[in-house]
Amino acid sequence: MAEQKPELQADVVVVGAGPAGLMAARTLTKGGERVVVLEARDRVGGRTWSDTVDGAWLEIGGQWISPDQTELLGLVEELGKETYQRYREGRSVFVAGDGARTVYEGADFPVSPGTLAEVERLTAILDGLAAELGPEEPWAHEKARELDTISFHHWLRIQSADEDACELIGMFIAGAMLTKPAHAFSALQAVLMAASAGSFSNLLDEDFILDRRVIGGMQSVSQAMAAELGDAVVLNAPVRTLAWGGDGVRAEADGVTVTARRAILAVPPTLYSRISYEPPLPRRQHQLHQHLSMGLVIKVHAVYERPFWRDENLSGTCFGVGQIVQEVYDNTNHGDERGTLVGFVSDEYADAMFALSAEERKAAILGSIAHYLGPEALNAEVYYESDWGSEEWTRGAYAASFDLGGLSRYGADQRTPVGPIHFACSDIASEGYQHVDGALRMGRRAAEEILAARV
Ligand SMILES: Cc1cc2nc3c(=O)[nH]c(=O)nc-3n(C[C@H](O)[C@H](O)[C@H](O)COP(=O)(O)OP(=O)(O)OC[C@H]3O[C@@H](n4cnc5c(N)ncnc54)[C@H](O)[C@@H]3O)c2cc1C
Repeated sequence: MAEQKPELQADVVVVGAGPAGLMAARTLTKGGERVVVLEARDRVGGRTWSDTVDGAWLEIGGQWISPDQTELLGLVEELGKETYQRYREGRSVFVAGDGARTVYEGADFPVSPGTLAEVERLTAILDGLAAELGPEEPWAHEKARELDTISFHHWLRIQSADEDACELIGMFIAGAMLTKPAHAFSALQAVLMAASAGSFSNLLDEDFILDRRVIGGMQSVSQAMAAELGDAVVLNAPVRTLAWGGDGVRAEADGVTVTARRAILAVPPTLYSRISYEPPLPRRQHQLHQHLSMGLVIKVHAVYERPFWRDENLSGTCFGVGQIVQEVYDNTNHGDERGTLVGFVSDEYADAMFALSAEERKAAILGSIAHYLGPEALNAEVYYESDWGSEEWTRGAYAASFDLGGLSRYGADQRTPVGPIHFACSDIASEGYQHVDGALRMGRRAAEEILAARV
């Protein structure tokens, strides 16, 4: 006879044990609700994952915290964890579109005075729009539709005839944040990205946006929340079906069934359709979810015997237009003798790299890093590529964003509950959008909605 699946009862079932789901569960538990968290993977943390690879401890997923990410900073402190600053002493390296390499100091890119003035002018325009539209509901602003029906690429070129300035500004939202080409998302989506980080100027300032790391790793934040929840977190339990109605939900996962009053879907919106709904979700959600897609980025880790770049008074911070690796940073771990560099290969550059064999890809990527920091970069002791696009329960990186026109058309509905089903994820956040901080904010918000609805 087939073995019966265990059947659990809860007030709320949370689908996904990433930062959003765990924060939701934590908030609900503190509010007196009985919670079960169902997680597809054999670990918690979702897109945060700290692990040892070939003897090197790496942050495979999300890691940095900026000073405005107060939800995350507050939680880190509450959990008794410490943070440390990214290494940033010394000069940076810039590689222009023609391949010319410049070592520079300070915040200004080493471009012509005319281009620099255009970069500053475009930054001021974007800062103004970010402040005007704000991160909470940019779709509601009178300029929303206009900004959402033009690609960021073309919008930039309408603002400025300086191609170098457009490329540079585009890179800081396209390759560096949404990890999609600038022609694939709207100017409104770019404004949301800037507004969610406080301003576009903040996105340009690596000392702000990539400020601190957690000692022990970003995943340890999720692990600490899961430890508080104990047996309420069930691993290896992908939810396949969610039956829902007026009297609650029934989540069918591999190995377990949970019946609850409400559910929180704390998975990336691009994965909602991996679950069958009985009855199906409404038409509006079916449409909305199809207008979101994940970006693509390879996070490359290269570990060296020592941080050799520091000998030349280089910080390890590098930017390049039209380069395979568009950003490089010193990612040396707290208290580590070895030096670690992290580099990012985004969107179409990632496609091109994945078309190569593993050996060819490694040679091309390390070659690109060596163009910034010299031939010693070729001699990595440990080399690892975080490939979230291949992960069944993520399918891209860093996060999901709307296609052209999608944000103004559907944004207002993305957080609206459907019957007893609530939504929480960094990818539908306002402040901290696409970041751990936003995931925590969304987790707390969904939990508070449920607590407030109690009679
Ligand atoms: C390479 C990389 C670098 C990043 N860098 C940074 C950074 O420096 N700073 C920063 O703040 N953020 C960064 N991020 C983004 C950050 O990691 C995410 O914003 C954050 O993890 C999102 O949390 P979440 O809980 O919303 O979703 P996730 O972390 O994706 O968690 C969702 C969980 O749901 C589970 N799940 C999915 N489907 C199901 C199902 N059907 N049933 C059960 N469980 C399911 C998944 O396994 C996962 O555990 C980075 C992300 C990546 C990939």
